[in-house]
Amino acid sequence: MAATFKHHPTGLHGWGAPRSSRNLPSFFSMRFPCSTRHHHIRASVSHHSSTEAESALILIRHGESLWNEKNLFTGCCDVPLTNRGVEEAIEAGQRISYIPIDMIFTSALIRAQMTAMLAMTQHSQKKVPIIIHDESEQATTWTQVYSEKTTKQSIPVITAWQLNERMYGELQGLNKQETAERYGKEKVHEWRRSFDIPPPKGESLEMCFQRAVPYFKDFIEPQLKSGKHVMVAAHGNSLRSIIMYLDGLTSQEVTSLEISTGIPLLYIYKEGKFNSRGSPVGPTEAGVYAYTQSLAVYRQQLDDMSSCY
Ligand SMILES: O=C(O)[C@@H](CO)OP(=O)(O)O
Repeated sequence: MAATFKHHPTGLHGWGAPRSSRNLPSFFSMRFPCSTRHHHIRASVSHHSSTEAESALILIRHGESLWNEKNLFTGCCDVPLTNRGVEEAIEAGQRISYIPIDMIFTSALIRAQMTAMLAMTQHSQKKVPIIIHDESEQATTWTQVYSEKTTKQSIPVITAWQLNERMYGELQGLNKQETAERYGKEKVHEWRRSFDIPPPKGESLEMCFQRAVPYFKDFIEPQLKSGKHVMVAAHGNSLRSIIMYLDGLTSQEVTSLEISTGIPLLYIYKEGKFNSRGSPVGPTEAGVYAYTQSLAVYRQQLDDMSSCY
């Protein structure tokens, strides 16, 4: 099947405003058109009415950080990846390289942002992820892109503190093993995995849920609903909260949910429901594209287009 590429006349197709305008990220006011090259793919994958939209949601916990390596409670401390974490992020990128991505949401923390950026270096779309700074009007003006062509080859990256790791209070920076020896294994396990018991002066999972899930519902879900494919790079506990919501887990069930570093998890959003598809194994895994007909079409079109590069 021959691929054809047409320029979208409005240059604005595909970047709708979120349902809620609260804390509107500045990129929504930017003129960020969809890709010319991938317009036909997007059209066939996601050009549905909002009720029919079928979109991919990739969740990824950051790769190993320097404090994961040292077994320290990290929470909101902004610690970068280790070499192994960098490798995990690159490998994760290979695993999702053929899953379409139109937008990226990350936490405000460098380990999640590094993971998203490194993963995108492997992506078959070859678009450039660009962080959209939302801190001031000047930041919006000074980061304006004036080339429509460049904009089309970009993926907006929205950073949000609501997706940060839970704030671990007085445990931040303490060694997990030593803390268990000091306070007892059970107590520390309760702080780490119970739903509603906060660590000293920190956030419980429930408190983390109360910021991460409303953000997901207000800003991420509307994008999926409009047919966009989204990657979310975040943390063990912010993702546990979001998965609790997506999978409808009870506060008891979530206590045994563990999320590995650097392992992407795929969900298909369709008709208001999230269907978990596990973790894509690799770029050659045909099964990923059997998940939905539109992803299979997307893969076929990518293959057809490869001769155009
Ligand atoms: O230290 C942390 O911030 C988190 C994630 O690494 O730890 P835990 O798995 O104990 O919630």
